[in-house]
Amino acid sequence: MPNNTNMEELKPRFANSCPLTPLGFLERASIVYGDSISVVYNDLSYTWSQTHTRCLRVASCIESFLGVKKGQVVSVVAPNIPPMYELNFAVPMAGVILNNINTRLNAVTISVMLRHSESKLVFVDQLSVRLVLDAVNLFPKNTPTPLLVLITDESITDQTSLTDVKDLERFVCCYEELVEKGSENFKWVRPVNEWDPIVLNYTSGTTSSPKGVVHSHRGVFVVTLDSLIDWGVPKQPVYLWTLPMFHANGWGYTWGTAAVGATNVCLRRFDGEIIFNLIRRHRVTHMCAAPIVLNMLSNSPNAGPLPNPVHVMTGGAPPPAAVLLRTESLGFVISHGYGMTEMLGVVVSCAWKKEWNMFPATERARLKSRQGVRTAAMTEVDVVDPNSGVSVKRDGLTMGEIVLKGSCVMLGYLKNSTATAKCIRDGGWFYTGDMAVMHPDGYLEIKDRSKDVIISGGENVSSVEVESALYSHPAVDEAAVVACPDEYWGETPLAFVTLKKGAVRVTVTEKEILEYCREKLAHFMVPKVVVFRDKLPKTSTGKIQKFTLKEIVKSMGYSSSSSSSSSYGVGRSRM
Ligand SMILES: Nc1ncnc2c1ncn2[C@@H]1O[C@H](COP(=O)(O)OP(=O)(O)OP(=O)(O)O)[C@@H](O)[C@H]1O
Repeated sequence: MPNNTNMEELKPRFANSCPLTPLGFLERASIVYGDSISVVYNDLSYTWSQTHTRCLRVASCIESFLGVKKGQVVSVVAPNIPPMYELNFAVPMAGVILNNINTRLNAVTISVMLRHSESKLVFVDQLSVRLVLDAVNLFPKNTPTPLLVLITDESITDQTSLTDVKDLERFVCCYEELVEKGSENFKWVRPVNEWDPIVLNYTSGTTSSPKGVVHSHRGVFVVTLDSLIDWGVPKQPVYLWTLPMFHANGWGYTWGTAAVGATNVCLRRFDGEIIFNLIRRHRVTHMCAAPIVLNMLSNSPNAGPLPNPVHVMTGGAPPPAAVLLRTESLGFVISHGYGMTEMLGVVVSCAWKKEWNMFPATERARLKSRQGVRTAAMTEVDVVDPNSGVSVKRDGLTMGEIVLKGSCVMLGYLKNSTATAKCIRDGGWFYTGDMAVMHPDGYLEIKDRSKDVIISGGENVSSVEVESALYSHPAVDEAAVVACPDEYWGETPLAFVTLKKGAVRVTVTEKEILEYCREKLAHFMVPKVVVFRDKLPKTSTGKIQKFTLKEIVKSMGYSSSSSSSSSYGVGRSRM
């Protein structure tokens, strides 16, 4: 055997170090699944071959016709409709950075985001025209404004949003004109370096103002494939787009569904009835949904037998065991993942063990409500004392902060090096600002966000645990527990509760709910007060806004001398 190359001389070469990027999934899908349905929306559908061509055409126009330069930012303000799916490929295929913006934000916030990102071009859904024009009108005089492209939607019955000629004159063209005009022979722009940025996503603003998170092609490639493996997504699933694509690119599944040749069932808006109808019509096999959506499904009058098992990945907020139990009893097969905008997708999940199947349903739900262990591609995950950085005991009791290491960690916050340095520490860990315990079996369980831990008489009260008890009460629809300043205890838990429709409120008194909590919780964890509300305030991504509830507590006359003590830890959310 020839023997002229030593081990140490074997180095990376061009052939094995091509920059990783998720964009290549689309080209492959057009070959493997070319004639299969890629996207379906009402009566409209495309094949993977058509989606590939449409994306190339739009990408070709972004530089040539619209003049956006490599590395600049292009925004999209649209719900889960086919152009939104396509733009997740077309924008970065043009060598520019994709910035999806939540359609539920107000004009002031969108205006701040467009200026902060220096976005050069915005694709605007026709129902967001007024919103985006108001946002652009808020730009200071003499500040350059982005070009606007209009996404029209013939399936909308009320077309009045498109009747103001003056508004329409502000748009350079319509999206479909780009599809017509563009070239399908366009050579899409591969990243020169896999660390080149691909997306800019703003956080939900649950704990502070939204921050602009930048991810690389490499990070997105890894989290996308990791998320498919972790969930066990097979080839050619039917994927229902209940999770907004503007929320961290639908946790990476915008690109992931191309890797497995899925059918993407798009929808503009949803409720329980729409979801059940689409599941039955398209025989949906997979969907992602925040716990609040699971709650909506389990309370839906349309809930009924499913035509086939529907696999649901839930995350984004702690799923109460009672909600998991109710949703699984309808036939949904739930997986539970934990992630954040700074990781793009799921990085910790409650990896299910076959042995657990023999446990009773309530025990299975309790186990599943734990966030779990790192996904295969993450390097390390730990729960540490936020001050010393030392791992907490694996006793399921000692609270610490979740820290992470791995390829999915963001490049950093745009124009905010202080915030980046606060969470990506020199020790090489990303500090999440989420407080958890580590169980003896190595599975972690979130107890709170560091800002929401309640410290009552020196004991840490997990608002998540109290909420979980409240969610198991048959009359409770939603629950959120926050700290209430207390002269003697420092803080005590205060519960905000909404009741299920039909539950007669007169018969569910505060006293009854408190008694119920006393049966389920240690004495110091039982809320001292229950406030009934018709609705709880939510962020634009559907998370309960605890800071607003804390303001309400203040306005109820509780003094706040000691409320600052509930900032536990020093991570991401303390900014
Ligand atoms: N499975 C889960 N269980 C409990 N909490 C979760 C889970 N998944 C996500 N979360 C919560 O959501 C957070 C990530 O949310 P996201 O990135 O949308 O923005 P945000 O953190 O809510 O907003 P901001 O950082 O602006 O306050 C996590 O840090 C965690 O607190």
